[in-house]
Amino acid sequence: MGDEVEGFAFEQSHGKSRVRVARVWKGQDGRHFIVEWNVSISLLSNCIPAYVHGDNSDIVATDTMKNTVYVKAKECSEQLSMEDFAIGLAKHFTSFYQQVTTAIIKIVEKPWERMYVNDQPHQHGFKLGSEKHTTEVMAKKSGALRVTSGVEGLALLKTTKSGFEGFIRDKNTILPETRERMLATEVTASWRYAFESLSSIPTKPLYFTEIYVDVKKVLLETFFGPPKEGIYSPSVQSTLHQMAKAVLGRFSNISSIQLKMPNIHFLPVNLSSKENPVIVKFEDDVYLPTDEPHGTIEASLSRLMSKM
Ligand SMILES: O=c1[nH]c(=O)c2[nH]c(=O)[nH]c2[nH]1
Repeated sequence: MGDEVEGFAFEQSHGKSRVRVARVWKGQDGRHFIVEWNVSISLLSNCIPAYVHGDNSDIVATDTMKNTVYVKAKECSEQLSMEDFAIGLAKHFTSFYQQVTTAIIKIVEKPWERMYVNDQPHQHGFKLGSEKHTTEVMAKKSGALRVTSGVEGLALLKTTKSGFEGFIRDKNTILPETRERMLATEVTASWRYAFESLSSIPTKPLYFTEIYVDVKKVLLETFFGPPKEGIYSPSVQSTLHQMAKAVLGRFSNISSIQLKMPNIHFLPVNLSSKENPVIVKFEDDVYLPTDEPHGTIEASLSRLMSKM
């Protein structure tokens, strides 16, 4: 929030970052469930006296914010989505403290997945998966709300059905045109829900968790295409756009989506020496995997009518 203080423009917020909490629920059949969350809280309120006069009387201590995460986790007697947990926390801070006008809660989930032993789900065993579910909730005292969810670290690769042709060629261009290459990326996605107030949030338990699983499925199916034949990608840009469009096409309650898809290069290996001009000839088989430098391809797609 912007203010004028002693002739200067002044913006401030305070919060607690990287509060780690794990919550276990035990079903009646003896099956356990666990989530592990890394929670960051940011509160907007008029704390200018603290900055200017050393007067802390309007400050919610960040230590109190941290404790509130554990108190709210304890209060959740039923398993819930991290979006609902973030909404509950944000609602607490904006309604409990007269001073707080806006709360922004971010959560990143550690991807514990149920372990399978002999093809059977283990009652209380979990192993760490790869990509992470993320969320950001912004709530105002008025009840106005913005919920974004996402995924990060979703590493994908296909060994064919990718090419890159027809790009600008000039004196600095050496990249050959191709219709046959590896395509590898690590998707970071975030999508915004159309709900704009606390009262419009669906009450179905694990509603947001189910959508997270389904959005990921749509992203993956669009990236890879059908299992046997796949789908040709003329560029990361084109595939990214197809993925974003598929999500907006499938989920009417998502108003926009942002995708970041670095182009992670696998370089063809050709080895030669003066004596032996062909030690290894690249035939779409031996690659040098790299992580830098990488292409940076990012875009967002929004419904035209959505209020941003
Ligand atoms: O899919 C791609 N998009 C690019 O913008 C680009 N640039 C490049 O060198 N290779 C690729 N590949």
